[in-house]
Amino acid sequence: MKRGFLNTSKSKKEPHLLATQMQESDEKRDLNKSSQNVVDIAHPAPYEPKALPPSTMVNSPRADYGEGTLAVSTIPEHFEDGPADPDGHTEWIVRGPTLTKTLNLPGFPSPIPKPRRQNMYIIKPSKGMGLGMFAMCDIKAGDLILSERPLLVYPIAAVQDTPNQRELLRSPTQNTKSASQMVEYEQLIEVTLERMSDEGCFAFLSLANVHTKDRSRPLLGIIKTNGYEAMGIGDGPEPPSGGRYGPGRGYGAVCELGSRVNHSCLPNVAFWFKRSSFSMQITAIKDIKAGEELFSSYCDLLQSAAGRKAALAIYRFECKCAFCLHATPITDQLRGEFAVRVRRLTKQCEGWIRAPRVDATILDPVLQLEKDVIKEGLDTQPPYRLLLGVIQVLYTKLGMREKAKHYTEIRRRFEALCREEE
Ligand SMILES: C[S@@+](CC[C@H](N)C(=O)[O-])C[C@H]1O[C@@H](n2cnc3c(N)ncnc32)[C@H](O)[C@@H]1O
Repeated sequence: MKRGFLNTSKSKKEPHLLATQMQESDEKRDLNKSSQNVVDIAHPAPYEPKALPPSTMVNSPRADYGEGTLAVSTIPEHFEDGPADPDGHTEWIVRGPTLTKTLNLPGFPSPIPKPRRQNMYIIKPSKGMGLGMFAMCDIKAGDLILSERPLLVYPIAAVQDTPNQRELLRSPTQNTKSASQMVEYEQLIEVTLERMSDEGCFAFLSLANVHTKDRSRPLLGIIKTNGYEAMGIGDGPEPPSGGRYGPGRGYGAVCELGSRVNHSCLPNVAFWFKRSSFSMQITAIKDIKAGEELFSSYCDLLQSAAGRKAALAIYRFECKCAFCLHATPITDQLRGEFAVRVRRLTKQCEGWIRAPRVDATILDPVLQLEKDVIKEGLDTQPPYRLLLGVIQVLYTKLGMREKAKHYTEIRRRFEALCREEE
C-alpha cells in the first residue's frame, strides 16, 4: 500500500458529512439490510456524496444516522485545525443508530481512567510469540495497568472468517460473495486509515499479521490478528447488565499497545472496554511480579482443549500452556460443566438456607469442586464468583463465622476485579 495514500493532509477536514453510496450487491445487503451507505464523516474526495437520505447530510456529529448507514467516525471528534485529544482518538466503523446512541450519552466521551503509576509495562520480544507485554514492577490483582483509546473499532461481523474450501465447493456462490465482501471491507479500512494521524496509522501497520498466507486482505489480516471484543458497545437493544451483544451485533477493537498482549489459558490480565471513555483497559486479575509476561485469554476458557484450539485457530498458533498440553477428559469435563454445576449448587443452596439444620458433609463436594477449579486455573472465571457465594452461605449456615468471613472477603476481591461498564 502506498504510504501517501494513508494519511494525506486532506484527511482531517471539517466535520461535514461526505459519503459514498456503496454499489448494489448482495454482500452489501449483508452489511446493511436497508439502504447501503458508507458515511465517512470528514472524509475528502474521491468519496463524493451521492444520493443519500437527507438525515445523513446533516452537518452535525449528533445527526440521526439512519438504520442503513455505516459511518466512519473519529471518537472524540477531531477538527483539522483543532487540538488533538490528550487521550487519543479512535476511528470507529459503526452502524448509524449505534453511533447516534453513543454520541448522545451524557458527557461522552469522558477522559480515560489513568493507572495509579506510570511505566507499569514494557513491550519486548517474547520467546516464540513475537512481541509481548511484560510487567515492569510488581502489580496487584485489580490494578489498572494501562488504558488506551483503540486505534480502530469495527463491527466484528465484518471480519469474521469466510467459508472454508469445502463449504465453498458445496456452495460456489458463497465464494464470489466472500471475495468481493473482503475487497469491500478492505477498502473501508483503507478509508479509515486515511483518517488516522501518521503515528496512529504507523502503529496500526506495525501490528502483527498472521494472515499473510491465506485469503485475508492485508488490513483485514491485521484486524483478525489483533482485534479484541469491545464489550459494552453493540448494535440494537442493549443486553442485560454484564451481558453480551448477540452474534453479528458486537464490535472489536484494535489497540496500539493492548494488542501486543499474548494469550494464555492461565491469564493474569483482563481487557475491559469502557464505553463512557471509549477506551480499552487492561487490569491485573492476579498478582504479577516484575518481569513476568502479561497474558490475556483470547478464547472462552470454559470449553475443552479441542474447543480452545479451534477458537485460537484464527490466531495461527497452538497454545502450549500446561492446561492445553496436559488436558484430559476429566479436565475437559470440569471446564464444560463448571457453570452448570455452580448453577445447580446455587439452586440447592436455597433449600439448604431454609432447612432447620444442615450436615457439615454437604460442604465436601463443594470444597472439592473449588479445589479442582483452582487447580485448573479457572478461579478467574465468572462461575467462580457464584461458587464462592455458595461456600460462604454454607459456612454461615453451619455457624463457622471465620470461614464465612474469609469467603466473603475472597468474593469481594473477585467482584472488584470484574469491573463492569459504568
Ligand atoms: C494480538 S497478537 C499478540 C502480539 C504479537 N505477539 C505481536 O508480536 O505483536 C496475536 C498473535 O501473537 C501470537 N501469540 C499470542 N499468544 C501466543 C501464544 N500463547 N503462543 C504463540 N503465539 C502467540 C500469535 O502469532 C497471535 O496471532
